Amino acid sequence: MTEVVPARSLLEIHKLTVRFGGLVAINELDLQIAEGEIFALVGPNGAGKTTVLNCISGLIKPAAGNIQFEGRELLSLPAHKRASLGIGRTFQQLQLFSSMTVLDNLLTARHTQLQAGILSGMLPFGRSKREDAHARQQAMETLTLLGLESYAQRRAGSLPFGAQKLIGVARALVLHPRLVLLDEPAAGVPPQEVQELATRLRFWQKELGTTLLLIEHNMRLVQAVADRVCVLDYGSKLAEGDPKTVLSDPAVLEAYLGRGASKAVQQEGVSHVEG
Ligand SMILES: Nc1ncnc2c1ncn2[C@@H]1O[C@H](COP(=O)(O)OP(=O)(O)OP(=O)(O)O)[C@@H](O)[C@H]1O
Repeated sequence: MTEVVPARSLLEIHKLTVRFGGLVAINELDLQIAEGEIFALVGPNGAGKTTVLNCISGLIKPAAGNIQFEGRELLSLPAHKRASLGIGRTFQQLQLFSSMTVLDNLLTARHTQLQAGILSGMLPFGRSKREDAHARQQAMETLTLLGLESYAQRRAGSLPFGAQKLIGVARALVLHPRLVLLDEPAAGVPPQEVQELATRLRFWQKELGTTLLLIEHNMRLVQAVADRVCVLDYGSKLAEGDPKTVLSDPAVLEAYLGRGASKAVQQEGVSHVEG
């Protein structure tokens, strides 16, 4: 396995180990993610992908190892502190407020970071009014960059599922985090819209230099956006490198599909795998 180690790491994971009772969900995992790259974490169901994201965002405390963001140790910090350092995320399940407009959904992402206190929020002219105007402008700019501006005043719950997933991504991006963790952004998105999602993510990364770490089962999306991919299996790294090489590695196909199926897929190419 040839491993290309990025020159300047934004995120470094070192010997991360997570146990749930007797189960070792993550086993001494090392990962380095470079500033500005799109990195995909793939692997069969139960391989440990979401657990890695949860360790980074602070929802799970690992048994051992460390995680550094821009050289700063993350594991001693609570989740909200990590968010304020510039780590955003989405979840597998939609977490939108369905009765609110798309624009208001994006504005809720800001609440945790607004500087204004309760009192200044009640004043008609003050910092909070300015902040509100700025937040609206930034939310509209985010929607525009992602090609979603026509949805701004629509009720989130009234949109097709694929569009709602994109709004979820927009919500994670609106504060311009340095690192965004995307948990299966293509899940439930109609196949014909996956390429559009890939184009939008690439465009965003190119315009703003955001580093993206995504978990994904949809290999079309992975192949279209990822600079590098890491395959997890039973909590350990099975392969890492450029998507084309890694996703045609017989050991990777076998982990997903079993020995017989992997031969057939090798001949035809793999596009979507459910573990
Ligand atoms: N809170 C928990 N308590 C106990 N076991 C857990 C918990 N969270 C995850 N696990 C177990 O840890 C392992 C890794 O789970 P994880 O959700 O990280 O896998 P995954 O690769 O994200 O899977 P999927 O692709 O299905 O989302 C699985 O065996 C899972 O059952």
